[in-house]
Amino acid sequence: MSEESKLEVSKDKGKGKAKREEGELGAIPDNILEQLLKQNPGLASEVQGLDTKKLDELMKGMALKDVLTGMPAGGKNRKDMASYKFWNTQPVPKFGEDEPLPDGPLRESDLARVKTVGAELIEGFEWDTIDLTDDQQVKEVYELLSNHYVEDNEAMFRFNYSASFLHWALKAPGWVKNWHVGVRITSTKKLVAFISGIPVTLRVRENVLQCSEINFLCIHKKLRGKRLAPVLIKEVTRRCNLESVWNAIYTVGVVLPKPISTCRYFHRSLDWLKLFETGFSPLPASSTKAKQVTKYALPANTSTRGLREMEAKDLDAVHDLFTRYMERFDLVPKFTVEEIEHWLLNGGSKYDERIVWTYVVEEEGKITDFFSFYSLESSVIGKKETIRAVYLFYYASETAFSKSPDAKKELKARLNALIHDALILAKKLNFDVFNALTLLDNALFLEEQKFGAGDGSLHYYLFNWRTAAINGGIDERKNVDQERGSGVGVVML
Ligand SMILES: CCCCCCCCCCCCCC(=O)SCCNC(=O)CCNC(=O)[C@H](O)C(C)(C)COP(=O)(O)OP(=O)(O)OC[C@H]1O[C@@H](n2cnc3c(N)ncnc32)[C@H](O)[C@@H]1OP(=O)(O)O
Repeated sequence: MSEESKLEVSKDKGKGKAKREEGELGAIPDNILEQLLKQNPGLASEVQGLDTKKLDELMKGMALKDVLTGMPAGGKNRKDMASYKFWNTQPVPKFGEDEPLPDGPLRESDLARVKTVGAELIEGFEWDTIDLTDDQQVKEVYELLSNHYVEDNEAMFRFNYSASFLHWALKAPGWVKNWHVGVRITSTKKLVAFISGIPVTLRVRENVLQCSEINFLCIHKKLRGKRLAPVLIKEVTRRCNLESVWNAIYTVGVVLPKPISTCRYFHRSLDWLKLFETGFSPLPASSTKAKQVTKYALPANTSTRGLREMEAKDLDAVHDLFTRYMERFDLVPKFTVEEIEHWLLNGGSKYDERIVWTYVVEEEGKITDFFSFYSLESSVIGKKETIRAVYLFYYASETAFSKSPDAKKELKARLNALIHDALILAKKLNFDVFNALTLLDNALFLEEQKFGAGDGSLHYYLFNWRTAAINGGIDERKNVDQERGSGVGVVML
């Protein structure tokens, strides 16, 4: 995964900062300065005399930093195809192959050719299937991830997926035990690597695919750079193929061959002071702490009439609204009622710790809207503190089906009202920051609701499926693209 919040591992640390010395504006390459000023002409007067640290702060959260640190297809950060030694051998679209071919698989599926045992690991390591009905094994996965999973570029924050979160995320309806793959040290049985899949039915434009959703690929820091990741990926592929699943969806912060879409992370401060004190948010040069706190203040109460928490009795109505709303996007999960229950309700009281909150709007006995968000902490590395983040999950509104000539305006107004209430609810629940990507209809409210652009991009990939690129809700400069919006309707955890 990516991001300053959903922390991006991939960024080339040195790139944006190379050869600049403290206090020396002159040392900043001219082209970079030029781009900075082009994006923010108002900075021209302020930029005089800024030291490097301040400039860095200004750049944080701006598209420019992304230009410097990591780019999707076509960007400087991309390796040439030949150097993707592993990905070159996989059924994924290649860079440079942009001719409009029909949508379809890239490799023939043949169950008879799928190996019945995994490839041998190097001596001293062994495969294991992690049993997530056993709390002890969930704890082992938790410990591996909490120490070795995705960090930000500066190694300040690391995702801290809780054991409750892992129960919820990895035991979705139809989950397959064999798709929870671990590597252990033979002598000590210590878990040192993990990758997971869960089943999901996806619609990619007009095709419906039985896929696995791959996530939580993690290798112990001491075993990095040893080409173990390709071995894990091939093993989970084999295990999916054994269930006659030939396609997968996954999201990664790094550029691999070849993203079908790229979304950008946005962050809305709920407790700005805490975010500042933990180093998550900078103090913009033109602001003060007090101004920042005022900027992000929220009312005490929500204002949408009929808003309440979702209950089991709402399942059919929410499923129906969700299904219709999602028809408007190109890449979407096709959820059953049982899956809606799992994803929107079961992250509630079922676990030690609550993961997901879902609210509906009921007007005259009819569910007209719903929205949900899930909780995912990041640890502040080397400290006891955590950043309590929520991520916008699925939502839908009947307003999307308005026949009025002002339909888009109406949807925009409705979503702004709903998300404003979501922010208030998350604040009441004591969360520090509300994160969202530029997918779904988010482009219609991110800026208005004071979400700021993050450092990270999240690239969406499909395994063994070719389709044309899908809008990720950002333009060429990675700014929110309200006009075109996004075709991405899958929210990955
Ligand atoms: C039909 C079913 C199909 C199922 C499978 C579908 C595909 C699923 C794909 C997986 C979706 C995962 C979704 C998530 O969970 S994204 C989250 C990934 N996890 C982290 O970022 C946690 C911290 N980092 C690590 O644990 C390691 O650095 C990882 C494990 C990421 C790489 O370990 P390491 O650093 O020790 O590298 P290596 O020497 O073993 O291997 C180097 C090769 O691996 C390629 N690489 C590097 N990072 C990734 C990455 N995130 N996805 C895919 N490939 C990646 C790299 O380009 C190179 O290949 P090539 O450039 O030579 O070609």
